[in-house]
Amino acid sequence: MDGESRKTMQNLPGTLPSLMGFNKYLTPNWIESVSHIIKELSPTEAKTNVIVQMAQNIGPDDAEADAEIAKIQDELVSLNAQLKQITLQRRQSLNNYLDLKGNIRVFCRVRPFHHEESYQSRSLFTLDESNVFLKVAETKIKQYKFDKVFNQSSTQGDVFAEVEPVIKSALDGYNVCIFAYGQTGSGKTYTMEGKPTPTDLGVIPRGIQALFDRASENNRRFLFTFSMLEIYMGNLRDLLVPRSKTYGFKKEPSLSIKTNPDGGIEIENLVAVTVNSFQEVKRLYEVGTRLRSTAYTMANSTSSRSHCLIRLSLTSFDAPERKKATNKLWMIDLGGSERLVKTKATGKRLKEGKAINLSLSALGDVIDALQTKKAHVPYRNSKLTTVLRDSLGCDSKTLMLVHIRPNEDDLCETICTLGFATRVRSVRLENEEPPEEKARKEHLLTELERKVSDLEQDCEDITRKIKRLEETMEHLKGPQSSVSTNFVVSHPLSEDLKADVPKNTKNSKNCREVSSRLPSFMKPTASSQQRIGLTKHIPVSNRTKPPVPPKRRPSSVYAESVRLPVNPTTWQSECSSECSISMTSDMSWMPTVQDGTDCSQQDTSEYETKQVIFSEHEKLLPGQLPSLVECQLAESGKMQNKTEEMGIIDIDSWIHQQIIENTGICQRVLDIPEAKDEDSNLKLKPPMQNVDGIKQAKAMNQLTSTESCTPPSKELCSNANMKEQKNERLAYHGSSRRSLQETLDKCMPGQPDKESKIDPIIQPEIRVQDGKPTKFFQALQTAWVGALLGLGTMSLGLEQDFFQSLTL
Ligand SMILES: Nc1ncnc2c1ncn2[C@@H]1O[C@H](COP(=O)(O)OP(=O)(O)OP(=O)(O)O)[C@@H](O)[C@H]1O
Repeated sequence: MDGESRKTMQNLPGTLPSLMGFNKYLTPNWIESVSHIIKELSPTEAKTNVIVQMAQNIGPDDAEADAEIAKIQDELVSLNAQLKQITLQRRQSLNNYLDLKGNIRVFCRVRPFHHEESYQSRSLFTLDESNVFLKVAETKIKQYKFDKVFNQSSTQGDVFAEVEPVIKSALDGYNVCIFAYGQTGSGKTYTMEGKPTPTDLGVIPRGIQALFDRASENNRRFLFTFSMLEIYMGNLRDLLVPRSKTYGFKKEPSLSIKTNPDGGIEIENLVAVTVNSFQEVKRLYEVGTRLRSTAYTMANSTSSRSHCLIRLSLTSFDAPERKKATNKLWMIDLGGSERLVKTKATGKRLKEGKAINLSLSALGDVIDALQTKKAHVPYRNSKLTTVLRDSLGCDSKTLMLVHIRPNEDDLCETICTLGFATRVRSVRLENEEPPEEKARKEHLLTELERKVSDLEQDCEDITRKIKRLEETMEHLKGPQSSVSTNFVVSHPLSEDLKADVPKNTKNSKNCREVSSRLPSFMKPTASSQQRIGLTKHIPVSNRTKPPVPPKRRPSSVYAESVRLPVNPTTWQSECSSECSISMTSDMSWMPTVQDGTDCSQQDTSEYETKQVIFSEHEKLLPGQLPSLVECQLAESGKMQNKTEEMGIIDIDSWIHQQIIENTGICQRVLDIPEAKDEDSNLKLKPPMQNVDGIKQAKAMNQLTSTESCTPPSKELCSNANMKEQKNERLAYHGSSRRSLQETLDKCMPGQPDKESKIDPIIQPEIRVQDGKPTKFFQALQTAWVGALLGLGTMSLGLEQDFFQSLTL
């Protein structure tokens, strides 16, 4: 048998369960023959035996199938317990590793010379793995010690390799802060954000990608929410709240910092959008970045005039091994530290520079106090440190990426930057360890690193086993459960095929997929949901997608509809350098012509830290978490409660809100010929031939007229009117999102179109909508029959009725 044929035959085990949907058409002879082939092909594989048994048991004998399911369930329980145990060990080892390395670590990165600099400048540094030697005078060289030094030729990958363990610990429930510190133009944004080319991607995209990848491998259900804010002139400003024309410069909901009884920090009114994939985060990030306050300065043409904070919150109620049920990963691009004398700043630029320097100095004080274990840590001295209070110190992990420019001209700035770095890692510098101690530590670190890696491998193996058993169980239950089974027959996603999927296509694995892999016995059934009152509490990440409108519009219409909210002209027109927004002393919104900062503000005038009393059910400490199965049963409700109480918006609502914000966009979204609508003043008319389009257009008109001036805030989410109309909106924008995703993916070099490649649920839908399911199915059936006929004839000498039954 040639390789190709053998491969087809080897895929039979994977294909057989899919055929269960057709069991009423199968004859006993057919089943026996196929079972025989499978046994012949891979007699050793346990999974194959299960499938063979399944095949042989097709028919009325459900009792055996039930017994098989019960067996798999037992095995799953045991594997889950094993996974939990190993995950705990891995977390402990990783934590020991990070503790040993230091919970506050400082790295240094030296930017390469720019083209225009390289001719006139000479470098004053010599560097090694963990030292910067700076020539401060002809005869004087000063040494600065770091946990790691990245030289001019270090790549983004090199930097991320060192950052990754810290990001991993966010999945273990630890709060994490990653800062980029340095003089203006020293490469902070480059390190954090990078450039769009795959090799130039910075810590933020790589980190988020890694989190989603690992979360999906983890077999745990996570709720991720994304927020983006900046601290400009000492005030907090939500970067996910658009400033649209219809918004009319109204005062946005003010952000205030609150402390919960457990010492956790909450930012009231901050938009938190649930995200399920890297692509979703990317889109939000792009929107937020456009609203950031930047301006031309002598030192950098697009200098950041604020601190930009990205927060990814992770919640998981079914992972008791995590440190906390909810934790945060902060990734912060700090404003450029600069001596105002050097920048020759005046007026507003001077004030901005002062504000940045003040908060940087407060940050230095806090880290210094933590390092030196001072009794009092001055968190309240700046907004930056107040916001990060629960993520700096204690068990949190902090990484400071200090950046320096290579030129001689910047010597003074460089000395200041290195001075800051020295201060934040002062303790360990003072208590220099003896060489033996150092060697012992190095050895321990290597050991721990190896242990973590082994345990990670074990986790992956067990997770894979769990996945396989879950699939088998799904298949055993399959025929009763899903309509799509009929189409899955054409997608035998064998292990071979899965292995061929490149690693980066894991992007599209998301929370939904993770949850769908959970054994269904762990999920509440519809009736049990009703019984325990969970019907209204399906977690955001688990909500059933609204149905795609039955008749799809041309893709260009959809693509445009969702590209518009992030259209540079739309956004930049609100924040352009000619007309920026400033806040008067009473903090009301007033459009005024400013001196070139792309910014606006949204904040309370003075920050205040409030004590919030949380209801009892919210105070879920890790130790008090119920058992795994109980957790999973109750999780839906908790997630929903959490999302509601935290004012979390799901991404569909958020995107919808961005479109609704601008009436003009709505008109273009629908791409509908103009005509007077009876029900509203807006001119929208759906195409006559599309009844669904008419309904949608009406719904959109109503929405537009009622909501066009409403911000996407917490209040908005709880608005009863909104809730009533939500299904209609989501039905419309659910499909828009998909098209946007496709459009964005096409624009993204190196980002494969994952949804269309690996989402077997969507593919059948598309086929049905194309009106060609029968044709498609017939083609596949012919191919399948042909292949088997050929193979059977070649080598297996099968009975005639085997072939007859295949032609059914
Ligand atoms: N390691 C690097 N390799 C290549 N180019 C770099 C590197 N670091 C910085 N750059 C380039 O230097 C320029 C300035 O960098 P960047 O904007 O990241 O500085 P910054 O510190 O964020 O400045 P600011 O504080 O004013 O926002 C950019 O054009 C960036 O692409």
